[in-house]
Amino acid sequence: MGRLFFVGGNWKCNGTSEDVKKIVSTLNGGQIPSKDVVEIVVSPPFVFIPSVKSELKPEFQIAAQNCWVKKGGAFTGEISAEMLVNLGIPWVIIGHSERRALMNESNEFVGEKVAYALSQGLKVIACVGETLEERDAGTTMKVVAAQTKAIADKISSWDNVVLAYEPVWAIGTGKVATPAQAQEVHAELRKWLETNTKAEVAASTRIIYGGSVNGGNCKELAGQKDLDGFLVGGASLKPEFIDIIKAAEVKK
Ligand SMILES: O=C(CO)COP(=O)(O)O
Repeated sequence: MGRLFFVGGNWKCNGTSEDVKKIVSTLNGGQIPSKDVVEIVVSPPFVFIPSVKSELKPEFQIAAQNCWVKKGGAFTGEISAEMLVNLGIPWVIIGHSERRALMNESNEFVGEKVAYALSQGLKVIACVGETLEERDAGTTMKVVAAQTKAIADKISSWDNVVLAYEPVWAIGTGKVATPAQAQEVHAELRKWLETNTKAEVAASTRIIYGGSVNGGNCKELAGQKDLDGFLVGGASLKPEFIDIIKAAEVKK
């Protein structure tokens, strides 16, 4: 089965309720390809999720930006996977590099989180990616393989996982990976899945790219063989997010 193009918009810790209204109205007014061409997910900050969910067209699914590593309880400030399920939120982003770096989330912790979220019935956008120093040292594949292995070690099925390759040096910097750089890592990740999981997992798992994707560079990136979509930060807050969604048509 072909891999349905996937576009996620990660709003990060941005916006007021007024901003959110504007974004929702832009998205609702955009001409987007049909559901058999692209799967679209937007990820607002937790506090805005209920209003965005009720106001956005059903073509846009919702993802949380994080959730707690196990069952909820006495964990002040955390949001549990069960709560997301309770609110009918289908997706969660786990292991974003900002959380790995700023909240010290280790590979193992990320793997545990992915496994727990899946066990509760959530679908997961699992993020991996190397820093500039790691790339310069020639260790890109070693780093992303270790991050992917920590997830693979804890889960029994990749059916509900989208793997997001987000090189840290490309996030929020305007320095997008070249299509060839992205394709190289995506192909290596697919090979890693083939060797370490199953051929069917490698063939069916969507590997999406994130890091300074915008309306101008999305089409060429989307044309890469092993690139199955995007996780967009800054540009997902702007009207050009619609153009990025339309890049899915390149695969038709
Ligand atoms: O981190 C990202 C998406 O999760 C990418 O962010 P930018 O698109 O702003 O570089």
